[in-house]
Amino acid sequence: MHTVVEVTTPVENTEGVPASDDSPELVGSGAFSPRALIASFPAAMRKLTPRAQARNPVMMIVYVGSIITTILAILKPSIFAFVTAFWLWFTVIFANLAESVAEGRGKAQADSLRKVKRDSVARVITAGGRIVEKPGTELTVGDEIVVEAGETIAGDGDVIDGIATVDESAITGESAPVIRESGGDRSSVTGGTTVLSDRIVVRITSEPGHTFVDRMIALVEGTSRRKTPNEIALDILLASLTIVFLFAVVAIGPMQSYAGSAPSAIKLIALLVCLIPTTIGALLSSIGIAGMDRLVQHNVLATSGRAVEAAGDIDTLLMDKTGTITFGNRRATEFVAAPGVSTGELVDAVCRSSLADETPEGRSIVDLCAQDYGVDVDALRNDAKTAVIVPFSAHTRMSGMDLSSPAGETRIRKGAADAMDGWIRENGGVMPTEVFDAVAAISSKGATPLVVGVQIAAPDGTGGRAQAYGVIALSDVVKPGMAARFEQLRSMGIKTIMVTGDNPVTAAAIAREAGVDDVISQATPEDKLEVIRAEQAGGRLVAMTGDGTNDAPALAQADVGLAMNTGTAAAKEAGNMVDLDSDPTKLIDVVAIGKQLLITRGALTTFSLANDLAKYFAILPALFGAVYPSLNRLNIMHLHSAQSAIVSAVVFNALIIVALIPLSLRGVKYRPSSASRLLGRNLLIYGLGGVIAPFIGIWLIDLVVRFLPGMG
Ligand SMILES: Nc1ncnc2c1ncn2[C@@H]1O[C@H](COP(=O)(O)OP(=O)(O)OP(=O)(O)O)[C@@H](O)[C@H]1O
Ligand SMILES: [K+]
Ligand SMILES: [Mg+2]
Repeated sequence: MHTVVEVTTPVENTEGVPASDDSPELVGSGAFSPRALIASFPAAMRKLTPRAQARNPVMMIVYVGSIITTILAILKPSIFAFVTAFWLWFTVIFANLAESVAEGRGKAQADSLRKVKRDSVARVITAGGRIVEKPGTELTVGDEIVVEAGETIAGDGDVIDGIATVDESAITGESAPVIRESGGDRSSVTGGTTVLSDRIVVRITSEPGHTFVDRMIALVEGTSRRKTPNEIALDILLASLTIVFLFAVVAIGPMQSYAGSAPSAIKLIALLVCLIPTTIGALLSSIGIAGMDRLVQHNVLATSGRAVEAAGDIDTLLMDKTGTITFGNRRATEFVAAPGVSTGELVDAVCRSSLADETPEGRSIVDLCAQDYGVDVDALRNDAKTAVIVPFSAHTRMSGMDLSSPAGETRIRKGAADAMDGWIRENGGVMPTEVFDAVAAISSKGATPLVVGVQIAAPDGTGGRAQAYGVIALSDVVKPGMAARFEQLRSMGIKTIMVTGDNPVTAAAIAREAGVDDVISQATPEDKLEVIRAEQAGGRLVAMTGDGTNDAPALAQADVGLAMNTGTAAAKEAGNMVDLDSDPTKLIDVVAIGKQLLITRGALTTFSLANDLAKYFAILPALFGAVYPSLNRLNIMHLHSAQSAIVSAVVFNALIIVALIPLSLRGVKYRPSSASRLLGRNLLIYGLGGVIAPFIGIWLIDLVVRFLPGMG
């Protein structure tokens, strides 16, 4: 048993380096500016249609109230009637404004993405092998296009031939070029990116109009936004409260006329608008849009708002190893021969086992054979012309080929040690302990061992005994900064599990270096899926990050499926988020943004309800003091008159929406802390604040409003 040699060092790779907080260019205007309010005004006015308003039950009531009040004001004009109608309309417009401002923040970004989509011409390979030109907008799924250095890739797809460096800055904002190659988990390319070197053949995976960039544009513009289940639940709650208040206010009319004073429809409408939860009703959708937008600013594209909310409550994070925790740039670095096998025999078998292996690992093995052992690859290829190729599969975790010769069939395989152990046993052989030792030695360094086995036909034509020839070491590098970031996840109460197809020793070595909590090794795609199902069955919310086609089922099953942008098209399709920086620990930011979204919504709901209740007590004495004198004792603000109290309350109710737009967009500050502590703190700030604010606000507004004519 001896080490043949150690060669190539792992190639430097710029992908997957954890992004710093001050993220790339693709960031929209993050901060809120008062100018945005004015700029969004026309869009807010366009939302004044019954159809647009019907999406929001609470604001629909205000909309109808505004119309009725306006008609009443025209029929029986008074300053009070007109001022009230005017401010009711402002309430509706301010609510629209909140949504428009949130939507407007993606506009600039959508415009820059549209530039990425500029016309391009693709060179399509026809069935006959000729090359014809076709506009990029007419590419369909399955088209195979050739792209060479300097050209823009005309559509999304998987590289099926070649390797190239690609400038993805148009999409990711990251200027360092990335490597895209056929066969492995780094095969997907995005339309609009540019090939910098070499030539690749790309098989198109998306229909025109449904490309990655199209989806990004729809996302940042909010056109594809649908209400999340949580939002719908809150909508129903708010609508129910609205109905309760509606009945309460309608009942006031007869009560008041019983007490001998005629009810005024305008006053009742104004009272109703003040009581129903207009603040949260107005801000609900902008909170959701802002959450998605914040993710985009972190270079994460979420296709579902539901996933963003789920991220706020994640308990478990599953990650695959290669390409997620490590750079995924696995290269052959070492061959170790089994006892009794010469270097020449080993290298020959190793090279043959990988001739038809189109994975990056397979190609790196052939490269090492050619460069360091002078193997004549072309001659071997010629030899293998009639061979039956056994492609790598994540299920068997083996690859190889069957060569036939007059003497019989020779089968060559390489793969994970346990899989190869099984194959050798099945075929009458035994794996020597020295090979197991070599596997253990390679694994303990965190490298991936592949055992090579050969079965040469016996003279009698039967299969012959399979024999282990040796071990290949595939080296990979853990992305920097993982351990500290996983520690942070731990402090957020999230358990990290690495699930890998690799062997337990390699898995444990990488897990130790990366600092994950738990490891599951030798996992098939189904196993990954099962782990997630089991966690979910235990009532936990699960996030999965991965990059491979074999991760796709798990990415689809997870509550949050964060695909690496470096990964395959299948992985990116299956997940509900894509991280353009291919950094699995980005989940920390995703969780924080999800939590912030939930907290902001909770805080503003608390504020809104407290506010409405306080408004009720603030204006009640002024309204009914004349009818029920005992109420006057509650009249602590000494509002000028019933009219001025009503107008002041309506004005306050409208202005508070505008005042809270920045908070709804920026979000309530989130610091890692226990859920109950957060809840307590927010109840105090937003509950108490919601009670006090109307008293001060209405009192101040009344000081001005009382000077209007007709305020009694
Ligand atoms: N080209 C190949 N030929 C033969 N065996 C391979 C090849 N590539 C990988 N293997 C073996 O199959 C195992 C599973 O590989 P796969 O890429 O499916 O892992 P995975 O589940 O994606 O895990 P991870 O990405 O976390 O390493 C590898 O650990 C390796 O032992
Ligand atoms: K209200
Ligand atoms: Mg993988």
